Amino acid sequence: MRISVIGCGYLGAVHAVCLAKLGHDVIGIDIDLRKVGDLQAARAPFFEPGLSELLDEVLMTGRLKFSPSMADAKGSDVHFLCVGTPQRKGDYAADMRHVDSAFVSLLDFLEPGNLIVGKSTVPVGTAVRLADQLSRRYPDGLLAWNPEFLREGLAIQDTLSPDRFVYGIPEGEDGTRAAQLLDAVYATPLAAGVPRLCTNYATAELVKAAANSFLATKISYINAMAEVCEVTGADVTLLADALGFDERIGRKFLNAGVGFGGGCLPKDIRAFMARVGELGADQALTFLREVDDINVRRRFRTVELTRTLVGNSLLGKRITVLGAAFKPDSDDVRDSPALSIAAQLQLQGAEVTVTDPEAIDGARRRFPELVYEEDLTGSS
Ligand SMILES: NC(=O)C1=CN([C@@H]2O[C@H](COP(=O)(O)OP(=O)(O)OC[C@H]3O[C@@H](n4cnc5c(N)ncnc54)[C@H](O)[C@@H]3O)[C@@H](O)[C@H]2O)C=CC1
Ligand SMILES: O=C(O)[C@H]1O[C@H](OP(=O)(O)OP(=O)(O)OC[C@H]2O[C@@H](n3ccc(=O)[nH]c3=O)[C@H](O)[C@@H]2O)[C@H](O)[C@@H](O)[C@@H]1O
Repeated sequence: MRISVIGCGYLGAVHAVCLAKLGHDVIGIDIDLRKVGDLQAARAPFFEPGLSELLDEVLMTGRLKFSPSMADAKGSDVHFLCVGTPQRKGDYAADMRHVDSAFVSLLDFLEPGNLIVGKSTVPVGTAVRLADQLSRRYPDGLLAWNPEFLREGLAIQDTLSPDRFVYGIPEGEDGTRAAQLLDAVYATPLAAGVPRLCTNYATAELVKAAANSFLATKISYINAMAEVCEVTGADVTLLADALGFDERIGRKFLNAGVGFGGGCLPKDIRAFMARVGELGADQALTFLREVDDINVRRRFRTVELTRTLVGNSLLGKRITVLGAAFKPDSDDVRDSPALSIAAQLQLQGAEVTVTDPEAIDGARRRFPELVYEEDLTGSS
């Protein structure tokens, strides 16, 4: 199939490369000229294990191209929207400007029967709104919402072999046609047994918000237990191990620590609260405020513990922070707990050095006031 992928960031670049690996003809489009240049030159614009190699492999087949121009989406049968939905400045809601502007500019290049597929994480109600806009311009235009569940660091494996596909589709004939097109896109993983669920738009959008909220809640739950362990002398790791043997609970996402960060869980739980508040059901999600608060407390607690460990004053203490990214196997420093802790330590007078195998450039752009070392030689 001929496919366009609009937005080639952490999600879209991997999606484009993987769809080409599955045998499709793919054009990746991004307004960021540096990203497009890198991708065209077979350089992954960010660190993701296996991405450079796969990019190189599929570019050689000629099935994958990149462009800064939306006009190059013309001629594709299916268009995936993979642009960012960051937290809006000054409040909790999702900033929908990128989705809206990419969608509007794509409309100029659609052809009859084309399918637009939303992959970005969006507030519930977005797909209905965009479908309405689409139908006013193209009565036979199709729109589906197919949320993405990949984890950075495991993005290729999660894209080629996800736990499930969710298709948010309209009722009737249009829904059937949209599902058929998506089935053709994902024919290989579907044939390998990946389950697929067809839902209405709202359910598909909510599956994504609910999944990330559940994961965030699990992490904050164990971090709350860590607070209790601290005052009781219990061991939170053994507690998590013991809980994890219960199959109803499971051990995954029960690692206590500095809390969750990244470009998704923190902003997604906030956007979920904001959207549900707009819909008048804010009480349903008040627990997510606590999940967020517990998470933010971890960063302060880490600073406090460090201060206690070094004799109750951070002034002039030399501290190395190992890892700037929000998690291993990624260079993503968006809302990184490590960097926020490093910055707080420095503010309280410590001489902080940060090191990371992949994330130093991004970290330096966000926190230029911190000191960075490529390796540990010279630090203590
Ligand atoms: N990063 C991840 O692991 C996952 C992200 N998501 C969701 O996917 C969406 C994208 O996230 P990321 O890839 O992390 O963001 P990102 O910020 O890395 O990438 C977004 C890309 O879209 C491009 N863009 C913005 N406006 C555009 C336009 N009008 N036309 C073409 N390109 C445009 C930007 O230049 C950027 O390269 C978000 O909604 C996120 O919540 C969902 C699952 C996993
Ligand atoms: O919507 C998204 O973008 C993605 O968000 C998360 O993926 P990701 O942010 O890449 O990373 P995770 O592995 O979920 O880790 C998130 C954060 O939680 C932390 N974490 C994770 C697990 C744990 O037990 N404890 C813990 O503190 C990690 O260190 C990291 O800071 C979800 O796991 C993906 O399913 C989802 O697609």
